[in-house]
Amino acid sequence: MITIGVLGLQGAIEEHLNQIDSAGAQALIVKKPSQLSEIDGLIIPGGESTTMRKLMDRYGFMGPIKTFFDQKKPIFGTCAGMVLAANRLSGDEKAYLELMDISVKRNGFGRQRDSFEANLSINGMEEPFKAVFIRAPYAVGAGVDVEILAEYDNKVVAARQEHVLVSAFHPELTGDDRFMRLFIDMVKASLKEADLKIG
Ligand SMILES: NC(=O)CC[C@H](N)C(=O)O
Repeated sequence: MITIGVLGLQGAIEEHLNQIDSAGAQALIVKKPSQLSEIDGLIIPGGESTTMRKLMDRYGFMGPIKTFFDQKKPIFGTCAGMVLAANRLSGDEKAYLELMDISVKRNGFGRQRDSFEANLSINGMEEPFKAVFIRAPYAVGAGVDVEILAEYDNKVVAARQEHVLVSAFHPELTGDDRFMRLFIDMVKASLKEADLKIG
């Protein structure tokens, strides 16, 4: 069985664990960098990206997550996780992990739309996806290698680049686990690829 880790420093951890479980994979809360060797894919959850990056620095996650990425192991950033995965942030803020060629605006939907739901059509999914946005970011620009999976109000709110997936919304907060299944499929594909290389 494949194991999906959820970075367990801050934010919406529990809901992801439940969804991993219901989608048929094994879930692990990752609190120490050494645990990255026990997982096949990593979820960086929603929460507060400034707090999360401080905690990631404190526990020494930056280098090990970059290594995980370099090993082509899939990473899924949701909401604050999308902010942390971006190559660029708009404004003066410095980008953090730089895993995807997107520019992200934090809290992009502003105060009036602090939190809302929207039925999104997602590239590759037949039925619309009910997306829960909570002080969500969006991507203001994406490089040519980025596949845009969903837009809302002409803003990019879900995207994929090779083995990295991001969503501005919280896919773990509804019973709809199609994003989790998409991520699990990415993990399965990466394991197959790694096997081919060894074999
Ligand atoms: N729900 C969320 O993850 C909110 C993200 C938060 N606004 C941030 O930029 O850190």
